[in-house]
Amino acid sequence: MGKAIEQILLERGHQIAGRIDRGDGPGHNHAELANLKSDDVDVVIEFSSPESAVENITYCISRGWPVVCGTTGWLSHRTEIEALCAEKKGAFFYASNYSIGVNLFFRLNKVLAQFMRNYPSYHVSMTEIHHTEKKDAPSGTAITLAEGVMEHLPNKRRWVGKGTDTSLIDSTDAVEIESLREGTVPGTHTVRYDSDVDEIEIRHVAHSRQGFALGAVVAAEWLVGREGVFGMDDLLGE
Ligand SMILES: NC(=O)C1=CN([C@@H]2O[C@H](COP(=O)(O)OP(=O)(O)OC[C@H]3O[C@@H](n4cnc5c(N)ncnc54)[C@H](OP(=O)(O)O)[C@@H]3O)[C@@H](O)[C@H]2O)C=CC1
Ligand SMILES: O=C(O)C1=N[C@H](C(=O)O)C[C@H](O)C1
Repeated sequence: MGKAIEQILLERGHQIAGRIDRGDGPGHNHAELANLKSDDVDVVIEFSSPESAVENITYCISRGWPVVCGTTGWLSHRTEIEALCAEKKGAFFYASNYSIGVNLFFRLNKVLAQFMRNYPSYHVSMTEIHHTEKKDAPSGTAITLAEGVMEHLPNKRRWVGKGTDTSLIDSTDAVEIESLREGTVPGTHTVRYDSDVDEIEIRHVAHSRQGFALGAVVAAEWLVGREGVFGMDDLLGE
């Protein structure tokens, strides 16, 4: 994602003040940022790993830099990041998926869930397919889709990963998410409603990572000069 984002930033006439990667050990990557003056940076785009995102976001918000974060798999710390953002009067933007198409798909998913509310004979489940390098499962996008379903189907109260705990998966209050890892797949998400006699499916297929990268850059352009915690609904309009 870093490479795809860098290409789009340059195409849109932005300058890159600095870039970091894993580095040689804990703290090393931030040493590189420490050389930058606070005013050198308008906004930081953070796509790293579930283990490193919280540390990176904390560092940047503490320095007064607005952060656009796309890293998935760290959201158990979301409340503390939002509290830090409020304390520092900073700006933080998070989306599990920055592509416009997926954000339309999120809305379609909610509309479909609203329809299905009155048809309990249909069983909802999801499948996400990604490249074999992906570290987290289920994908952040699949979790957002499950949250959209739970918002509208009152008997669904949690999501579970397929294969993690059979006793949970069999329970009727869970949205089951199957995670498959295949080749270089950029991201395919399917929401399925099965009955004994038929099934209804909606699916989003990313053809490349360009849509994610462009959305993150547009979010970064939008975030500069703002204060607060934001997401794609703020950017795209409700
Ligand atoms: N929200 C969205 O739209 C999207 C989100 N994602 C998410 O973004 C994240 C990154 O994905 P992807 O680019 O494919 O992952 P990669 O593993 O290809 O790249 C991760 C990058 O982060 C660097 N990194 C790892 N640890 C740290 C650290 N401690 N500090 C700074 N940098 C670090 C890696 O450095 P090194 O090369 O040295 O290992 C690498 O450059 C994942 O969580 C993925 O799910 C991905 C696509 C779209
Ligand atoms: O790791 C990826 O590649 C992706 N991660 C995000 C996710 O976890 O949903 C977004 C996209 O699907 C690609």
